This record gives sequence, C-alpha cells and structure tokens, in this order.
Amino acid sequence: MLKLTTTSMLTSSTRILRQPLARATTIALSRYNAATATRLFSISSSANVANTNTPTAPRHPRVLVTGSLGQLGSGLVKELRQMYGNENVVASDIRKPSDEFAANGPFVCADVLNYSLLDRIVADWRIDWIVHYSALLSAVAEKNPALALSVNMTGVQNVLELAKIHRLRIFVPSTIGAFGPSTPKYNTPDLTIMRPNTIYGITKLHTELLGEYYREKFGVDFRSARYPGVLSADVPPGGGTTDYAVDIFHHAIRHGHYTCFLSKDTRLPMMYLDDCIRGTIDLLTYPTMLPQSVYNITAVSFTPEELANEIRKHLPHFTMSYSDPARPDFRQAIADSWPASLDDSMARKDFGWKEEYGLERMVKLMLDKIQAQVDAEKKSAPIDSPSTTAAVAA
Ligand SMILES: NC(=O)c1ccc[n+]([C@@H]2O[C@H](COP(=O)([O-])OP(=O)(O)OC[C@H]3O[C@@H](n4cnc5c(N)ncnc54)[C@H](O)[C@@H]3O)[C@@H](O)[C@H]2O)c1
Ligand SMILES: C[C@@H](O)[C@H](N)C(=O)O
Repeated sequence: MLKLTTTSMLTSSTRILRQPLARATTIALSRYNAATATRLFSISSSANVANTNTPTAPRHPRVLVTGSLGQLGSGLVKELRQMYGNENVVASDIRKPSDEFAANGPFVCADVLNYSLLDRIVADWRIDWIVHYSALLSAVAEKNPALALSVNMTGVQNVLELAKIHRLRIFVPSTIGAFGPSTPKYNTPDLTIMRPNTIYGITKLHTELLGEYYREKFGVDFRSARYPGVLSADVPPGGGTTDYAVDIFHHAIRHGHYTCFLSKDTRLPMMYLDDCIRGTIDLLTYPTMLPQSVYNITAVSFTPEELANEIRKHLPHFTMSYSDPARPDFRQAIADSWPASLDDSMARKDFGWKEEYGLERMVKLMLDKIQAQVDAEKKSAPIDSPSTTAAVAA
C-alpha cells in the first residue's frame, strides 16, 4: 500500500498517485511551489503540535478543504495556500477539478459520505484543520431533500467525528437559512428563535447544534459563521436562494435585462466573497477558542429593486422584471422565511469582524469583473463564431 509522506509530496513534480484503499481517490500532485506565506499565524492549538514542516521553520497548519470547487471553496483554498504554502492546503471535492485548479496544489477526490476515505486522507496528509464546505444549498436541497439530508448531515457528522478522533480544529459554515419564519426578521441576533422550515435550514441547524455538542462534550474546536448570501464573479453559485444577486450581473452585462425570481422588495443580508473569505480566515485562525462557536457575520442588506437601482448607476439602460406574483418561484417562500438583516455585533466584538465591501463598492467590482470576462470571451472567440454574433446581438 502506498503511503504518502511529506517528503514524497514535496519531491513530486508532476505525477499522479493512486491509493488502492480509496476507489474514487486520485491525488494529483503537481508543480510544488515553495511556501509563500503572506501572513503567519501563531498556532496555539494542541492539534498543531505534531505538524512540523521542517525542524526549524515556523509551523503551518495543514488544512483540508472539502467542497473546494464550489463558489466559496475555490477562493478560500487560494487564500489559504498563499498563507500556508500550496502543499499545506489539501483541496477536496466529489467532482473533477480543472487542470488549472489541480496544478496549484494537492487535490483529493472524495465523497464526504465516505468516512473511511476521509479518515485515511486526514491520517495520510497529517491534517490539522478541516474547513468543511461540501453541502447542498437551499434551492437544490429543496428539490432533493433526501440527498440534502445525507450530504449535509452525514457529511458533518463524519467530519466532526474525525475532529474528535484526530484532535482537529474544524470550521463548518452555517447560514441565514438556519433561521425560520418565527425568527425576528430584522437585526436577527446570534441567539434567537430557530425553527427553520427548509430542509437546508434544518440540516444547518443540525450542524450548529452537533458542533456545539462536540465542543462541549469532547472539547472539539468547532467554529462556525452564519453567512448571508455571498456574491462573487469568478465561480458561479451552487444553487441557492440568493443566487439572483449574482445572476443579475451576468444578465445586465450580456443582455441588459434580468427577470428576477424573487419579488422586488425581498430584503436579504449579503456580502462580497472577499469579505466572506477574510472573515472565515479570521475566525478559523483565531488563536484560542472563542466564547461562542457560531457567529452571525454580514455586510449589507438589500432588495432586488435596490440592487437593480445600483446597477443602473453604471448601466442606465438595464431593465428588470419579476416572476408573476400569482405564481411565485419556489425560492420566494424560502427567502420569506429568512431574516432581512443580521445583528453581527458579537463577531465584531469577539474576533474583529468588519466588512470592507458595501453595496456601491460590491456592485462596481462585480460589473468590472464580469465585463472583463465578457471582453476576454469576445477576444478568444473567432470573429465569425455564432456565439460571438449571439452575444453581440443580445
Ligand atoms: N454561497 C453562499 O451564498 C453561502 C451562504 C451561506 C452559507 N454557505 C455555505 O458555505 C458552504 C459552501 O457553499 P458554496 O456556495 O461554496 O456551495 P457550492 O454549491 O458552490 O459548493 C459545494 C461543493 O460541495 C461539493 N459536494 C457536493 N456533494 C458532495 C459530496 N457528497 N462530497 C464531497 N463534496 C460534495 C460540490 O461538488 C460543490 O463543489 C456550504 O456549506 C454552504 O451551505 C454558502
Ligand atoms: C444563504 C445561503 O445559505 C445560500 N446562498 C443559499 O441561498 O442557499
């Protein structure tokens, strides 16, 4: 049986190693770059004592990120690799990575439902921290509750059990979806009524409660942030209720029009991806366990109409229509059950959370990035290609 060691990882240049134990596991190792940590963190967790990259170098934690090909995971992996070195951040997902993603550092294909495979990965790679991003988002979950129950609940149970056995620090995100229709809607605090009525929300509340149980009962260093909807330009969102706030930019630039699946006055908390990643890293790397294991974090709250108005400051001809209120999209009921704004004062107090992107800055950046993508697509498409013609006509 092939045993991976740090030495074998560092001396590999471009090669594929297969672990016989793990049927679906392919570990692609390529182009090892020397660690270019931009930030060093003091690692006080006992979980890191055993992780010494070299006898004299400062210790970096070795982090496993599940769901690393998703909207949030891909950005987080990039940031963590800049901090700790490519070889110290093992990306994982159930899907196949792009060549570009696989070339940047270790990638392990793994289903989070496969406990023994995850156990093997943690041991072989001498993992210290897990960031568990694998999940089904609200809209996809509502369409397939059985799969959502399985991935979102069993996946979390597996990683928490691993954290207990291997003494790992673990970060699992929660969401505004963990609240429900009886939760106070405005300025929703960390501790309040939580009776979600979506399968996504139920699985996320399960995550929070189980994480707290493992922390109390077994001393597991469980950390979580309740994210609002996250906006990003590079990786598309994975099927949530807040996805309209990303789709709108692509449609505004490509077509000048968007039909929103939420009503114009549906107010939801949101944040830009960079803020989400920074807040997550600040919480993940905080040197000691914080008073709470779960914190609200947020940046702004807006309605589809307010977002469209802000976009119109840059694209005056942009128009927006809405789903027929007589036949609302199924995501409307999900959004209606969630808070309109969050109180994240405890995160600000306990670990210094503060957003850098408000609505204006976020909109400008989203438009610039997506416009650059469209320009690049046009440049790379042959002059007479039908897709170019269609895009220009649109
Ligand atoms: N994006 C948001 O707006 C947002 C907001 C609040 C909370 N969150 C939470 O953040 C986390 C990451 O969200 P995201 O937006 O990146 O989601 P995403 O859907 O973009 O990515 C999830 C990833 O999980 C992977 N996955 C699915 N099933 C799997 C399985 N069985 N085994 C291994 N991997 C599997 C998918 O392939 C995908 O790459 C999730 O827990 C989500 O609930 C996201
Ligand atoms: C809010 C969050 O959990 C996700 N963007 C969703 O809509 O499902």
